[in-house]
Amino acid sequence: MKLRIAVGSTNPAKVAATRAVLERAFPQAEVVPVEVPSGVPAQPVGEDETAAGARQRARLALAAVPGAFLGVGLEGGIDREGHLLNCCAIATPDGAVHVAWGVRFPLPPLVVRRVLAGEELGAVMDEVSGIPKSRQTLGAVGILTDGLLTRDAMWQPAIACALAPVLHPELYDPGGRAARPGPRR
Ligand SMILES: O=P(O)(O)OP(=O)(O)OP(=O)(O)OC[C@H]1O[C@@H](n2cnc3c(O)ncnc32)[C@H](O)[C@@H]1O
Ligand SMILES: [Mg+2]
Repeated sequence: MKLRIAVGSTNPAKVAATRAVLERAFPQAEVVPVEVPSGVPAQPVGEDETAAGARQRARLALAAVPGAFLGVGLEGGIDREGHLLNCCAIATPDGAVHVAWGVRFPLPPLVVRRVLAGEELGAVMDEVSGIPKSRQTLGAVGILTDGLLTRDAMWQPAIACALAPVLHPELYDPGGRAARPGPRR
């Protein structure tokens, strides 16, 4: 069986970003999308809620896909100052969860007002842009940058950086498993 990497979303922008990075890092692996509950509101507010959603998606995705050796969780949020937040978590079978953040930039004030009053960012962006299901393609970032940075491309650096401790356990976890004698993992 092919090596498998689970990603806790079926959103095409998130799945494409995960494939672009992790199928490059592990050419022998395939990315398997799976819907899992984030455990946080559909529109997370603040760093803690956004990171909690990413972490839970990563852990549940890993558990849901038999034989997966990585679980990826991607969660978008907004902070109280009206910045878009993007958090990536990568879970490994030994129980570790590694987190890295993606771009954080100001959303337009009229969008912020509506989202902090309870609307979902995706729905507000669809309305202001006239593009249906924009969160699956351009995303807010793609709409606001006129496509200079799309949601798929935006996720890729966060995924690559969350992978660093997996690629370099000898640096991130020098007293851990990698430092013990015996065959390499
Ligand atoms: O199917 P899932 O994985 O849940 O994908 P999603 O598009 O809902 O993405 P998130 O749950 O991670 O994002 C939380 C909320 O923020 C919205 N959101 C986050 N980033 C966005 C972006 O770049 N463009 C549009 N909406 C975005 C999204 O629509 C959700 O309402
Ligand atoms: Mg969502």
